Amino acid sequence: MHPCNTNSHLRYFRYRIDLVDKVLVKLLETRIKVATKVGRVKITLSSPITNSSRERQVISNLISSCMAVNILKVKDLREVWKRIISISKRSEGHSVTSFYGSPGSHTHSVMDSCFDMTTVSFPFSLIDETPFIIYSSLNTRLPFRNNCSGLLHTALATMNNHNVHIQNYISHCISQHLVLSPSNRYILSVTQTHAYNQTKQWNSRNSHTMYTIMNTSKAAKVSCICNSMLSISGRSIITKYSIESLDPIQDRWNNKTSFLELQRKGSRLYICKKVRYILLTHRTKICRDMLLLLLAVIKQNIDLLESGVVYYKRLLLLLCKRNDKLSSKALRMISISKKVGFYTNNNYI
Ligand SMILES: C=C(O[C@@H]1C=C(C(=O)O)C=C[C@H]1O)C(=O)O
Repeated sequence: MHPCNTNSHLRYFRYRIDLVDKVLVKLLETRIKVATKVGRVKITLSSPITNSSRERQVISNLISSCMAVNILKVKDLREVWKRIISISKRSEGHSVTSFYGSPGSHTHSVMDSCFDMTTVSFPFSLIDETPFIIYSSLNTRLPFRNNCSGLLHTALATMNNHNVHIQNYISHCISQHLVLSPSNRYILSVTQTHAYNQTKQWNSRNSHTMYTIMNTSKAAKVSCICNSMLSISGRSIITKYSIESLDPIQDRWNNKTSFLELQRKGSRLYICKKVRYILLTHRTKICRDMLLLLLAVIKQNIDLLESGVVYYKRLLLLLCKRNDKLSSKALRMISISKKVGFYTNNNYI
């Protein structure tokens, strides 16, 4: 072929590719628009965005049609569509927010109050991703991989009405703590790491001396320093087990803020278990108080399933191992009758 000819061919084919790309972009946009509509339906149905069996079906439909045409390789087709599906999914959830804790919890109301009516919030258990940042930040500090953002919120809510600085701090947190999840599909409410950063910012801007609640152990520390127990979050639980709280909890009747235990499967994280009203730390002083609390909870014969006593036992053993000052023998000797002395004082700030 003559070089001049080759050049004009190249230009011509490139021109055709550009035309095809334009059509592809239009088609992709149409697909994404439809996926967004599917997303809206899913929100009303409270169902998760990802539907793996549908994804498999979409791809196998394509494979059958491509068998007929026989130009595209199955492997390539699969690769391209996986990408397209993941982009479609991202567009399904732009106005979805997520909160820790169960529907009706304080965290839920905070989430709702931050957005207008067009936004729907999901409990975290319904979404299929977990921000790695939370997992990693807690994992390095806590013996278990528990997500305790609900606790943080509840702790703050409990303090609410008592101290104007804390109230301002809460608003500050709430306005700042909305982050996008790694896939950008969800807007998430408060995370521990953000809480920490925001608290630092708040302190430097306002020159208040105030406790930095940066993670569960810190929240526990505040509880202990203030002679109060902030970790029991649900009002129903408090009523049920006659546990003293600092303040009536400012949330809805059915608040059952939970701690979420996460599990890693490949590169994804899943919520594998919900554990209620447990606060973990390995610092001696706090640890002792927490153990007292746990023992008190166990002593009150709380229904096994609900309290996860089996889990508590594992926890106690683990804490014993970590804490040489509290041998398992000493643990058994802790007098349960002393239980509530340290969390009844209201003058905590
Ligand atoms: C659009 C949907 O949502 C997701 C996206 C899909 C897609 O882009 O084809 C398929 C299944 C779901 O994971 C759907 O459920 O149909």
